[in-house]
Amino acid sequence: MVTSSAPGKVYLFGEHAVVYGEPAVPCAIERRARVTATEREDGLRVHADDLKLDGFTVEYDGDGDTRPDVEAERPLVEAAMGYVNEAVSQVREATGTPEAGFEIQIESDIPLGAGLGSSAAVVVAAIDAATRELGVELTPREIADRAYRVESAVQDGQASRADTFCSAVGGAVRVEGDDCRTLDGIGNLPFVIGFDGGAGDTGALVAGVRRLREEHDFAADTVRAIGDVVREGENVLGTDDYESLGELMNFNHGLLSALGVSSRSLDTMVWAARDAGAVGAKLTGAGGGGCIVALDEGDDALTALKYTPGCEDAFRAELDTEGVRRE
Ligand SMILES: Nc1ncnc2c1ncn2[C@@H]1O[C@H](COP(=O)(O)OP(=O)(O)O)[C@@H](O)[C@H]1O
Ligand SMILES: C[C@@](O)(CCOP(=O)(O)O)CC(=O)O
Repeated sequence: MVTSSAPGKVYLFGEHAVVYGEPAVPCAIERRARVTATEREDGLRVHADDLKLDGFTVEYDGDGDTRPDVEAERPLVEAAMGYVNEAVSQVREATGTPEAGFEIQIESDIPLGAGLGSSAAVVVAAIDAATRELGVELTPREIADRAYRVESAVQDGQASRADTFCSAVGGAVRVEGDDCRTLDGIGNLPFVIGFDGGAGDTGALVAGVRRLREEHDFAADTVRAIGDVVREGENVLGTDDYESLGELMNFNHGLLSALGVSSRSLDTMVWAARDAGAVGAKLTGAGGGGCIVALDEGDDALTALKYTPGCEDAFRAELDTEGVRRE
């Protein structure tokens, strides 16, 4: 039995545009998914107690035909099964054991579909735990690569390497197409997160941006402008010029909003944080609902978010310099 964990992340800059080859800067945060893998005779059994709406345990065989008998939103269960099934396929390929079976237990501190990279963290931790269980140790980069293939398969080819690379290696990273790097010397950024209790449908939101981009030149320009914001942001990162960083985050949020991926509750939290003195605030991840990330060295944005109607949870998030690890 092996337990591994991997962090979630916030996007300082660049979500959505990264899907079209622009650079992005995600940062790992100290909220983790933990996956325990135990080898078994055959098939796959998955327990994901925290994947609950009404609370359930998913148990199914790995052939993808057997649906778990649970009371929960079907797409959520099917997506969860898809991620774990594909992760196990990658493990079988990486270890040369096409018949390997596993008992997989998932626990996660990362809200689902809220822009904090829950699926990437689960997939990265699952690949690490299950390969180690079979006596094979992959490097974080190898895990990132296999986790990316999982996300691509489940999300119909619509995924960037950003979430999975960030979760596997930790810290602040820069991703542009297949070029994935760690950014050194960033220090701790004063992240505050606001969560509206909801989730966005990543696939649908990505498809919406794709359609806009194909239909309108100004939408394609907006995607490119996000890339420009990221490039400018990179020059400021690593300095303590939070004002400029915050201004660029605000700009990034406006561009994402123009692409239709914000929501009333995300905008409300963004403004609550700014009004309270955050130097910048933006949605993080796919959008539609879920989380915003603000930059504030003091406590005012955090306090304001806690009292903002529609904000279900607000917390500080430390940059997590560690990626995937064995527990
Ligand atoms: N603890 C978990 N157990 C099982 N599956 C999970 C868990 N956390 C996340 N997932 C899967 O990941 C999906 C959310 O991933 P995604 O849509 O990429 O959103 P995000 O990356 O914003 O969290 C969930 O719907 C579920 O299928
Ligand atoms: C919208 C996108 O850029 C980020 C999605 O982030 P998340 O899964 O919502 O944490 C998609 C991607 O990069 O694969």
